[in-house]
Amino acid sequence: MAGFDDLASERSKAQFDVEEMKVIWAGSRHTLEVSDRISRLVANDPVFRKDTRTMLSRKDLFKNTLRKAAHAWKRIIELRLSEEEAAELRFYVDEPAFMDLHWGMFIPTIKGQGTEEQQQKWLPLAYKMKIIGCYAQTELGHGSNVQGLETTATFDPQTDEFIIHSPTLTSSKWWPGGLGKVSTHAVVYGRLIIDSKDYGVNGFIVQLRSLDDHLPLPGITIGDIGMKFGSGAYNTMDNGVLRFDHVRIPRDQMLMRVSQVTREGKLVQSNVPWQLVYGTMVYVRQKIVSDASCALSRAVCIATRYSAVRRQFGLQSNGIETQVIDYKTQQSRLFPLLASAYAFRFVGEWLKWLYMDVNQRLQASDFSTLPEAHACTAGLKSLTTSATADGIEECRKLCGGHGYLCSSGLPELFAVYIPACTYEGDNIVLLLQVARFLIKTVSQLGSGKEPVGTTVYMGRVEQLMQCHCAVQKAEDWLKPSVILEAFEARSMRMSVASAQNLAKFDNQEEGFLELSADLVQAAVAHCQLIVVSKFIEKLQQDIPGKGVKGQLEALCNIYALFILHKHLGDFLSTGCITPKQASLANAQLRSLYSQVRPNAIALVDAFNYTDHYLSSVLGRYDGNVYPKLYEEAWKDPLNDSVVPDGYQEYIQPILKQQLRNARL
Ligand SMILES: CCCCCCCCCCCCCCCCCCCCCCCCCC(=O)SCCNC(=O)CCNC(=O)[C@H](O)C(C)(C)COP(=O)(O)OP(=O)(O)OC[C@H]1O[C@@H](n2cnc3c(N)ncnc32)[C@H](O)[C@@H]1OP(=O)(O)O
Ligand SMILES: Cc1cc2nc3c(=O)[nH]c(=O)nc-3n(C[C@H](O)[C@H](O)[C@H](O)COP(=O)(O)OP(=O)(O)OC[C@H]3O[C@@H](n4cnc5c(N)ncnc54)[C@H](O)[C@@H]3O)c2cc1C
Repeated sequence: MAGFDDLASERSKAQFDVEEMKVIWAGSRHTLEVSDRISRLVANDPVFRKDTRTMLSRKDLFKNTLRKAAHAWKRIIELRLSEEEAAELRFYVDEPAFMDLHWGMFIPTIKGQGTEEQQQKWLPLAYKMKIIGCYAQTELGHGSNVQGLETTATFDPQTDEFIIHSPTLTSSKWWPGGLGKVSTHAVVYGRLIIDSKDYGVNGFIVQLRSLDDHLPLPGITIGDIGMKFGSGAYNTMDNGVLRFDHVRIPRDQMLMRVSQVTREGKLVQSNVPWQLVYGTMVYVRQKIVSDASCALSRAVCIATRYSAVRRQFGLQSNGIETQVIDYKTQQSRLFPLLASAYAFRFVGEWLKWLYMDVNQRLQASDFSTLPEAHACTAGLKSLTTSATADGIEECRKLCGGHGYLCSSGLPELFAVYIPACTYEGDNIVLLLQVARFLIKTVSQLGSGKEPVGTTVYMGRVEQLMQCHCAVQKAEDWLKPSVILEAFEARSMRMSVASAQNLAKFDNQEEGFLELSADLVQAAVAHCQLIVVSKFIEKLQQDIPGKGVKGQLEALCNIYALFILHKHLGDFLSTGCITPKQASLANAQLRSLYSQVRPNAIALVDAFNYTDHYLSSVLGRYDGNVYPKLYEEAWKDPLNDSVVPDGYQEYIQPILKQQLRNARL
């Protein structure tokens, strides 16, 4: 049978130790063990089946998600799963639900923005899920512009309460996940008003529904905002709308780590920077970067396995056609995505470390690294989610016609993933934040303030503005120092050029708007440099296992040279490389593809995904694609009857009509 033999023979060609690569991908032997165990637990539990998800009506889909969430919670308690294991369980259940916002945003917001007392009061309730919370920031009229939110929280000194109100239609909360049908509580962001004075946006804990009968509390209007893109996909989530009509909450339900309102109605600022009100977004953006590698690797795993099973043209002497993975065009589209999945994995690992470091510093009142953490999380969230969304769609095309079937797993993966380019900050808006950070860094060069962290390279501005790439032959592009210098020089020159152009404007804000398209490109260049440099740093660590390091080096070079090839205009126009060096990079890239080719299946096996998680007939581990595709088609509800419903009303009359006309 084609698929079985093809994948088995591919696996036998691997030139590296797949088991050791699994450890590298997972992050540690311990993480691999947890992930492996939990993925099997989910795969073997019938409640977590998802094969009919794209065919369910919204109501059935949502109820099924509630059932899965309740079952997941029950299993977490029964099996006494740790936080790490519970998070893995959520990952493998593979269904967006209110739990994500409760654990991923509501709880972190109380932790990050609540005082000690507030944490003591609310966190035990939230951890035991005696209350379920969501994150209600975005409104109908404003999402990106958080300072433009219109919901008001007016202090009433008579009763020691805040009055939460939606003064306009556009102030209706709109989008929060988990809000529509489930959450009992929300962190609501609104304008703090004291004595008619507006003190800007702050977070407030508001109870939305009764804990007895789940009905909305007086003054609260609440519902789901409707069907979203694709079948199944993000429709398992109850993204909601919420309006307040003068709803009163006690004063101590304003999150008061950043600023406090006293009983007398005085606003007291603590030593914490006000930007901490945006803190949850930094946390979630970091999570989203880690998740990007999961979504991309999943699509790549499907497309790679199928590309080894699928044969078209090129009949060989043994009577078999060519595996499509052997076409150079297929390789040049697929292997950069494989390399990107690994690159995003490692940059996500690093970002997790950076976030933990910033968090520890914040606990100790050291706020110095917050701006860089904001720039890195914003920029990398934007870069990785855009590339992943495009990558999933490319994987669908790499699978030809069958990729368009829901049973390939790719349409739903695409539909569920693409909002990541918008939520937690629109990707362009986030790149503009990075650009502001870069311009600020460039403007401070020479002022005695040394650039730190990911901008350290900017301290070598003079060298990077003048250096010439040393590449003379294709293999020179394999040297990490050569790649790094080219990426650093490109980013430096683009940031400096933007800063110089900006300086020509009398009004900096006007200049920023006018030059924003260039500024976004400079931000992309900086973020790509971070990804490349973190991959290179990873390779400097001790990497055990036969051939593992060699494969990772090839993937790192593919990622870097593919980006160089894609953004050749930047590298050439800034004079970082010559046209000759560009064509040498391309030649090197081709040879790297040949190096990866025999290892491609093993490199996707290293993700250690179960067939349940992949939920793709094309990506099956055993490669048994055709019989299963055939079997799958018959399961469609349309095939329940041979003659379809509607035949007598709609098909037969047409046929009869034609008959009459023909007789005339
Ligand atoms: C069934 C299964 C069951 C299983 C059960 C299992 C059970 C158990 C399970 C257990 C485990 C489950 C786990 C699940 C986890 C899941 C994860 C979560 C997934 C969530 C999904 C995601 C959902 C999506 C949620 C959302 O979507 S939520 C909404 C997000 N919304 C946005 O993202 C708005 C963007 N807009 C802005 O972020 C700003 O508005 C703007 C543009 C910056 C302008 O900001 P503005 O202040 O106007 O102006 P600037 O001047 O630019 O900034 C002013 C100054 O502040 C600075 N600064 C701006 N920012 C920041 C910032 N952050 N931080 C620091 N500084 C900042 C800036 O540098 C400047 O500094 P300076 O230069 O002054 O020094
Ligand atoms: C699936 C999903 C789940 C969500 N979950 C939540 C949630 O749980 N809680 C919550 O509070 N919110 C949630 N959101 C809302 C989300 O955070 C916002 O939609 C997001 O921040 C983008 O804001 P916006 O919709 O206002 O886009 P807009 O800002 O209106 O963007 C529209 C266009 O304008 C451009 N644009 C905007 N500003 C600028 C600028 N300054 N310069 C250049 N271009 C600009 C953008 O690039 C974009 O092309 C969710 C959204 C989605 C899609």
